[in-house]
Amino acid sequence: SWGYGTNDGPAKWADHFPVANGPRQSPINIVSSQAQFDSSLKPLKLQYDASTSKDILNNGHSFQVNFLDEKDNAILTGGPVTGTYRLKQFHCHWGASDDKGSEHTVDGVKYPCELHLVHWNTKYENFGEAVSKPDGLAVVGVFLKIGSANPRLQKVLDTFDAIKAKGQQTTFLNFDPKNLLPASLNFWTYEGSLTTPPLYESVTWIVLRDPISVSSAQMAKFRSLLFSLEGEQPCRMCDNYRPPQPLKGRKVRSSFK
Ligand SMILES: NS(=O)(=O)c1ccc2o/c(=N\O)[nH]c2c1
Ligand SMILES: [Zn+2]
Repeated sequence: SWGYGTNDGPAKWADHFPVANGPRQSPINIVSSQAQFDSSLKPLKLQYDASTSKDILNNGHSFQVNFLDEKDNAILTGGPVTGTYRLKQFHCHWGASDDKGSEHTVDGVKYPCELHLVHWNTKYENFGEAVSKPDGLAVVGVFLKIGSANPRLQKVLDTFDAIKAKGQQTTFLNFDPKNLLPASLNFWTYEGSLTTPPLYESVTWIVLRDPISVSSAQMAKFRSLLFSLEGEQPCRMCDNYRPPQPLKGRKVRSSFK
């Protein structure tokens, strides 16, 4: 199946997933001067207090923290969306070195890592139904910038020895994703897609302007994960990001001046 290598990476995804060349693909480069302030955008509301993390998995593309989503425990409302979206999972994308790794870029600037908090529209039955609908998902993107070590993030990194190889999973309870958010919820928003196959054009993107911190040593820990299965030739998990895609006339709105 697909990956991030020379033979199965982003340049080849259109072979099996033709929507890769569609009108609302993600990520994009956000040109801050072109973003239009929209005073009708409501404040973004992320109610994660009763969130219920379940486990953490190495799915061969990233690590993923999964949440119980049978009830409105962790929800996104406001911002650019109408209705209620439930948190399903979060994961990250990162580079082989600290000078790259994010999927979205801002005025051409790449961050070393980008966190995605994935929510699905509760007008649909479940994530599987929502994932392919034009208003099915809302993903909050958070940039990570090299600075002081992030103690909240460290809790996630401390599980990595248990999920080193593809397919490995371990229990991960009582993690509050609110602790991975910056102080300000100022955001850019635009209509886009999943950034991995099947690349469904089903995502309202909400990219936070302000980054959270991560240390260079913590970034090295991300790169200790493997794309490969246990027992296979080990292949370090890094550069698991899709580059920016054509805007194709889309408008990017900002919640701030
Ligand atoms: N990387 S991303 O756009 O946040 C994202 C979010 C949810 C996803 O579900 C997927 N397959 O079922 N791919 C995927 C990518
Ligand atoms: Zn992602």
